[in-house]
Amino acid sequence: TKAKRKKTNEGEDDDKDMQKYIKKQKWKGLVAVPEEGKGRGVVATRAFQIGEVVCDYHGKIVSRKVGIETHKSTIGMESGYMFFYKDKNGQSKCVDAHSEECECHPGKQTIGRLINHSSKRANVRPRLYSLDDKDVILFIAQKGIKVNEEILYNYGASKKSFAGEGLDLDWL
Ligand SMILES: C[S@@+](CC[C@H](N)C(=O)[O-])C[C@H]1O[C@@H](n2cnc3c(N)ncnc32)[C@H](O)[C@@H]1O
Repeated sequence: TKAKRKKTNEGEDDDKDMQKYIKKQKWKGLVAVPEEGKGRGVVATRAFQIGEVVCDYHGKIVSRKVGIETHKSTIGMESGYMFFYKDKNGQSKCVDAHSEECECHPGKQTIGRLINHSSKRANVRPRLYSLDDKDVILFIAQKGIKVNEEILYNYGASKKSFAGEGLDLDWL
C-alpha cells in the first residue's frame, strides 16, 4: 500500500542520512561541553527516541594488537580513546581515535570519541554496523534521551580490565 511504501522510503531516507552523517562526521543534536570532573562530554541538544542512532565512534580501524600498542604509547590528552570490539567474523579489532583530528577529517573534532562512561546512567549502547564494507560502531539510544542530557555509554571496563592497568582511573 501507499502508506507502507512511504514508511519503507522513510526508513531508506533515514539510512541515507545516517550514512551521510557517518561519512561527513556531521551528527545533529549533539554538542561537546566541559563536564565537571570528566573533561569534555557530549550533551543532547534535541530529544532522541529509544532505538535512534545518536552518532558513531569514529576513528581508524586497527587490529586489537595494534590498538593495545597504541593505547600503551598514548598519554595525557591522547589517552583513553580506543574502542575495542569483535567484528562480524569474530576478529578482535579496535577503533583508534587517539588523535584529536583523524586522518580522514582534518581540522575536525569528531563527537563520538568525547562520550563519557557510566555503568548506571548509560543511555546509549554500541552496535556494529557496516558501511562500504568498513566497520562502524554506532551508538543507539537505549532509552529516551532528553534535551540537555549527557550522552553516556558503559565502557565495559573496570579498574582491573586492560584499560585500567597502570592508569589512575578513579572514575571507574
Ligand atoms: C573517550 S574519552 C571521553 C571524553 C573525555 N572526557 C574528553 O574530555 O576528551 C575517555 C576519557 O574521559 C574521561 N572519563 C570518561 N568517563 C568519565 C567519568 N564517568 N568520570 C570521569 N572521567 C571520565 C577519562 O579521562 C577517560 O579516559
